Amino acid sequence: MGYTEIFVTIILALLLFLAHQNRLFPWNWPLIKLVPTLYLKSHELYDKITQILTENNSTIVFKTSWFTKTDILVTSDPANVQHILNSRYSIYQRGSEFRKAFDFFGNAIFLKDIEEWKEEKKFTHAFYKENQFHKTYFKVIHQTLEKSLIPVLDHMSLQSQVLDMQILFNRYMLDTTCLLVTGSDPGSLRIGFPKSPLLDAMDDMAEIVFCRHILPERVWKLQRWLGIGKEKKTAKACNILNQTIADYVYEKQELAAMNQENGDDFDVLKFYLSKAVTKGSMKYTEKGFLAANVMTLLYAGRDTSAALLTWFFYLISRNPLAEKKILAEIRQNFPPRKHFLPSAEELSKLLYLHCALCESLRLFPTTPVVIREPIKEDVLPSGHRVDENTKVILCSYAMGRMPEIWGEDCKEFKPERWMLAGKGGIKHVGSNRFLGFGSGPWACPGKELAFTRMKAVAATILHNFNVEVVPAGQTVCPGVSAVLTVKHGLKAIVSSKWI
Ligand code: HEM
Repeated sequence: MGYTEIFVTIILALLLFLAHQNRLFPWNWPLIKLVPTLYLKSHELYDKITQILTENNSTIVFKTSWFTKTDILVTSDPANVQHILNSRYSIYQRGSEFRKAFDFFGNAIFLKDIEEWKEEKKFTHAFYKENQFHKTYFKVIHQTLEKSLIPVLDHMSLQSQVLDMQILFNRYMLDTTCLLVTGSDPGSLRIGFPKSPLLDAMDDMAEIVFCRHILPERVWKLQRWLGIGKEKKTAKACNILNQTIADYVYEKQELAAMNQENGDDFDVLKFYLSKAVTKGSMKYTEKGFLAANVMTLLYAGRDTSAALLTWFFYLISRNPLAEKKILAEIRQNFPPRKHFLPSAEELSKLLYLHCALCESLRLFPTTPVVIREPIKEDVLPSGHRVDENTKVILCSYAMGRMPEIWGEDCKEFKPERWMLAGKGGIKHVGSNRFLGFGSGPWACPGKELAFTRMKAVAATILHNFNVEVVPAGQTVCPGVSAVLTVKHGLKAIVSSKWI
């Protein structure tokens, strides 16, 4: 913990003590219970919230309006989730605080309120339906496995070096996403893990966003002004991010203007530019608009998948029986060939692996909370009243660990719970009970893409390498970031299966 956090903790403790003595504001036990966790044991934050929700019938209100003008309602109640994200989604928007926390994204579509979002979505989400996009997606997955991931792991295996799996996945996801979105390879996944300013800047901004969500706006704005705490990194990280993305956009615009875009390969920027021309809309060719949507895809496509794969490898290292079943399924469907790259059809046969990824997402949802702000007064199915001064937090993490939804064995890793009995398919679980990919109009459009890529990476690694998670001296727990990453990464030693 840094000096700023110690300072904030002391000030907060003092404030609470004095206020309690003088009865300045209502004594709010759940909040008091949470404060030390927020600052002292941030990795236990989600477990603490889960415990508080369990003790309070799945919904709790933190009365913070005396200080921040906003009360915070946290819920893991499926009826509330259904109500907020589906039945009455038009009054629960992402909201102004959300926009402020993500201000460095500029004009991104995911920050817009519903009407504008609906309009822009027709343009920004159109590429998901393109055949050429899916072909290039698969090509990029293979190319990065063959030219980057496998050589890096072969090298590590020969050296018997300890490897951080999370760093490996972050780099793989960054390079594939960037290739797909901009047509350029940042080359971050290479032997020796070269320094990647783009990667560092993305990580710094993800931490900053998380802190902006949990700290009152006045506090993080003050920190930014004073250049202290996490906010001190903002200016530098923002500059690197904006400059790198602006360069990608500029390069693509230049090529398009000179009519020098070669090859059949798809990339999202090229698609946006050509579609904007056919639509004749200036708005869609603006640098700011393009850059904001490139940044959205870089984040959405990289962090969530890299973090989930890391949790997956951690969970199977602790559940040897599940790992054995995954390996048997891979052996059954892949030819016994070194460095074999699976096709879409071969990947679709890996049902147990698919279930194991769903199960990892249930226990460690990489988007641990979904945040909404009501634009008018409403009453939730749980009976709680909310209004424009309430921030609503849907806690996916707690939902994944509720016995009412998943049974008494909810804390155990059991991929079987996702298997469709007898029919050999995957069980559908309603998004009001499993929020891993969100729900309602803002749900994740990249879900299927994410599964394809994660399965390709996991199966290629498990087919070619033994992965031994280093047991000694390693604490595996959630980090403090907008995405549920593994705080200190996941250290492992890999060895080739084919020597
Ligand atoms: C394990 C992988 C992934 C997980 C767990 C995940 C999860 C989510 C969740 C929970 C949301 C909704 C957030 C909210 O309602 O506020 C979301 C939105 C989004 N996701 Fe994903 N995602 C993943 C991978 C991807 C990939 C690979 C892409 C694209 C290539 C993608 C693109 C997006 C976009 C663009 C949005 C914003 C949608 C909008 O508001 O218009 N995601 N994701």
